[in-house]
Amino acid sequence: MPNMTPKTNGRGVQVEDTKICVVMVGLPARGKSYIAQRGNYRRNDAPQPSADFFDTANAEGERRRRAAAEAAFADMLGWFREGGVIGIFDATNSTKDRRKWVSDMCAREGIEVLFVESKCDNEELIMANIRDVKTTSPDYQGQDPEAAALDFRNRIKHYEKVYKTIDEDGDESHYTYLKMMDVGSQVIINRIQDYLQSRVVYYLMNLHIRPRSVWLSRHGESMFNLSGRIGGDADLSPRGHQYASKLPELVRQSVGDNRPLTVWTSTLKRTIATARFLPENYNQLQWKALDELDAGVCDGMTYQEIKDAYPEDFVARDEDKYNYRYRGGESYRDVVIRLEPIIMELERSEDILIVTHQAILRCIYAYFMKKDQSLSPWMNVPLHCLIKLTPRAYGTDEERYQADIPAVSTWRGKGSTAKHEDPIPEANMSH
Ligand SMILES: O=P(O)(O)OC[C@H]1O[C@@](CO)(OP(=O)(O)O)[C@@H](O)[C@@H]1O
Repeated sequence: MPNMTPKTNGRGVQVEDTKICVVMVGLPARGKSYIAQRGNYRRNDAPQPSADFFDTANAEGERRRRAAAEAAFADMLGWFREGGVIGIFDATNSTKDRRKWVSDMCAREGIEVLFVESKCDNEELIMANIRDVKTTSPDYQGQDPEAAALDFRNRIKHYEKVYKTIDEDGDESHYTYLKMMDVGSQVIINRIQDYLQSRVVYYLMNLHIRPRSVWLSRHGESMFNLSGRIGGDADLSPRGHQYASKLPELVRQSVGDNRPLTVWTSTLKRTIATARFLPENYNQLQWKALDELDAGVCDGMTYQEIKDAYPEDFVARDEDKYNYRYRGGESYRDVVIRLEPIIMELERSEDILIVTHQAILRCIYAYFMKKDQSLSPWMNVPLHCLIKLTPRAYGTDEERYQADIPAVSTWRGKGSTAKHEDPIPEANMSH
């Protein structure tokens, strides 16, 4: 008889029911938005507010900030009710009152609160953050960078008047929190109580805000790509080999000469062969976790063969491609879970080039571009194209470098079995 006892976190709450609101705390220019990369409710309401808006003595500013916080919060509650598990509330939340308000509101809804405070008194780091990040913020779009930096310094002064760090010994000592000093040089964690909270803390401790980019490429066209077969461990096609020879030049164009990269491939021949001409001073690492989605019994088949042999599976996969698990294989959801160590390592690392597979790149791309993972299985990630992603505080910048070497399209539309089709236009594919 299977064990039907629900899993609990030791406090009688089913683990599956755990919902966490991550509440950012800290003065502006401490990297909070970089960490959270979420929440622009206040920005919707006051698209380009001046420093006055943040003046705590300005009653109208305070009213609008409060209204924006409430709107953001209400929206987040709606999202939790629809099944969301982790929400991020990105604001300064710099007073005890505001934190108590969030804490009480969440308690009422059965949502756990994890405060994440980013403390930084290092003037150099603060100024670097203002220059690098804030002048590219939507608040300052189209404004003179010097004026923007000045306005921002004034904005911080308003917050400094009321800012209170989380009180470790007094009436906030019961909160669950993570306090980061000077961008992670010291970290205090308090009352981390369950599995999900510990995963979030682990993730946050891996984040850094040093500038870096991640380059993504599929392997060169493979013999299986040519014949429309999925999975397998095929060699590169002649055009795939051409791409491998061209990749060092594409990378040099994008990265420059003096910036060594670390290269990650899967353990499959087609990715290793694609990376083989990259400079010798690039460290190369093979990850099993980067291997292509396991198609189980369908490995090595064409889509037409799958449709003939497993018609119901073929339809079921198109109906819910994210959750459909191949017989004896994997679903996209499984892939996202197995990519967790890759994502953690990516967050800890600086410049990395990843040469991997269509399904894997869809998941990694969706992670960085904040796309809905459940839609990622339908994205078009073309062959013979290098993608550069640069995470910033307000989103991720993307550049693409085409190798100009023809390749088949492996993108397949819903219901179709065709192996080469025109992909849907870029604008529609990635959300
Ligand atoms: O999830 P779908 O859209 O079927 O795409 C995944 C497929 O992409 C392919 C190509 O069709 O990746 P890859 O080029 O790495 O071989 C298949 O091996 C893999 O099964």
